[in-house]
Amino acid sequence: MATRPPAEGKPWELAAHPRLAKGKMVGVVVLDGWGEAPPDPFNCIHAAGTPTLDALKKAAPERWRLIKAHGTAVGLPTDDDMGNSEVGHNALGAGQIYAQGAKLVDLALASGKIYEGEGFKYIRESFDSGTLHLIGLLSDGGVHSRFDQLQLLLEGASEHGARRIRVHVLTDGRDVLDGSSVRFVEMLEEDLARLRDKGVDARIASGGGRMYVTMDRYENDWQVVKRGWDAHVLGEAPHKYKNALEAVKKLREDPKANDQYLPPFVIVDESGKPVGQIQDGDAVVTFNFRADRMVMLAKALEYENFDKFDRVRFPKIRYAGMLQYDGELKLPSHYLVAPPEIERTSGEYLAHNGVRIYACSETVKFGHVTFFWNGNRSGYFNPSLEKYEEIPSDIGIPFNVQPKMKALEIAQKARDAILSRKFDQVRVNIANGDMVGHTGDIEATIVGCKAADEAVKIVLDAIEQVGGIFVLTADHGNAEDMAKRDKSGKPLRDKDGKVQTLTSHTLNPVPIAIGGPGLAPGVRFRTDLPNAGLANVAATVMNLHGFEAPDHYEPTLIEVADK
Ligand SMILES: O=C(O)[C@H](O)COP(=O)(O)O
Ligand SMILES: [Mn+2]
Ligand SMILES: [Mn+2]
Repeated sequence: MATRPPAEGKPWELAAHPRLAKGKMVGVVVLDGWGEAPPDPFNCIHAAGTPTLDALKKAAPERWRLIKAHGTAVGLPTDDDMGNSEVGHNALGAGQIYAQGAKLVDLALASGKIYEGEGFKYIRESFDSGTLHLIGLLSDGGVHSRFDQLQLLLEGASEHGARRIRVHVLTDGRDVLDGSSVRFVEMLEEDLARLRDKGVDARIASGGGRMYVTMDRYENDWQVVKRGWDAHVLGEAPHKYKNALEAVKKLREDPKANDQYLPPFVIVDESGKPVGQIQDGDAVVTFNFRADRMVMLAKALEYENFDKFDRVRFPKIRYAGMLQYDGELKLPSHYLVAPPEIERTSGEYLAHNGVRIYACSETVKFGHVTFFWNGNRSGYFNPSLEKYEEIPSDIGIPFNVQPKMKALEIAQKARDAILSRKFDQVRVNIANGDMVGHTGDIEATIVGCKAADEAVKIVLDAIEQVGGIFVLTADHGNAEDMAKRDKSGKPLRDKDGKVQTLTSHTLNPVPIAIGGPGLAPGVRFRTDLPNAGLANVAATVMNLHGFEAPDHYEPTLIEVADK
């Protein structure tokens, strides 16, 4: 993997591009969860019909191509790892490929360095008299967490002195198949039984479905985190069970239940007392490596002053994240593995070069085009040049109920920003392919994809009016394949003959298209970069703003042919 060192000490000034003019308005549209796959009834993008996007491909084949959005191309451990929003937007914005959280945690666990770091030493202080609590997503999706990393951490923590361990499990069904929670809980129970054989008092203490309990993001709905707090910290939940396997199986009996939305539960002993409330003197580790869905819980666990919900009790704990989730906020202040230091992102370069930037999405993706885009940094590089606007997402309903989401509102905001001529770059994320795709509802995903295509049209029409340029791409696949498949590509069926729904992202490449009246004649995609990926987009966008990209960036996708 071409992990490049940060270009410390390099100037911020970008050289002028020899052939491309400055001052064109560049619209950057990221379609979230929008990969390329053959036509098929489970390809919701194809089924939706996307006239705007289809026209781009047809009209200018030299300005349309596919790029990689998964695996080592975006800094993940292997090419079997599907892409995700964090690594995708990091690569799009940074123009460089960094070893990402998943990989850094693998390395720290394999070398044992994780146990020598400040974060582990800090929590270890509690092991003699307190309990070690591990909270996170029970999954091998590799997006937020990985089960094998949890297994290694359990083993390592017990070898390094943890005598009492409680695991608080969030069931997935979003990055992995729905229903797999049962198997993950079974496997975890086997591991915990092995630890008990070795004299460690280790148990699952609480849990719930990730989308309903604990793992909200971008402050969309604090009630989600509150449910988690009540279950994990206070030991309070509407459902109480003697063990987690029973909990997950029973809660899934409701015909409407799924792993993503399981209600919160608490494990209790014979006398009905919770087995693992978080108490003064305990240690807590949130074992997700990915930031967005852990930041809110981290705030609740760490901040003395906190007014998002009534915590009832704020135990004095030693808390560490698997990673530091927000480098600007230094949150959490203790962590087991240092996060990738994503430096010299395109947003920072462009801000130094006077480019005025507008970024917008709805809440559930707002941090993607701001925080992730800017290398996991909150806030502006230069507030006088940048404006970030968030459109509140619908809360409390699954996105298959409102599959159009805020696509049109985002597009209208982008249109207004473009027509205002106050910005040189207008950047948006349109969420439907991904957020509706994760529900596994094919009909709704088709509606969502149609809405995304309509939103793109609004943005392109505005770009047309101001003589601008567009760059349209995606961060990873999702909606283009909603079926779990065998190696030959045939959909897999369950025991009742029903095709197994794929709610997760995919390994597929994503399209990128450029165009618009401001694009100089002769600009086309190079043909010498067949393996290009998302990290090549930043240099491309810089060129379209009239600048050469820095040397340490992945190469631009475009060239200017003499015509
Ligand atoms: O957090 C999520 O919603 C999923 O695990 C991954 O989706 P995203 O990477 O598109 O956010
Ligand atoms: Mn995404
Ligand atoms: Mn997603």
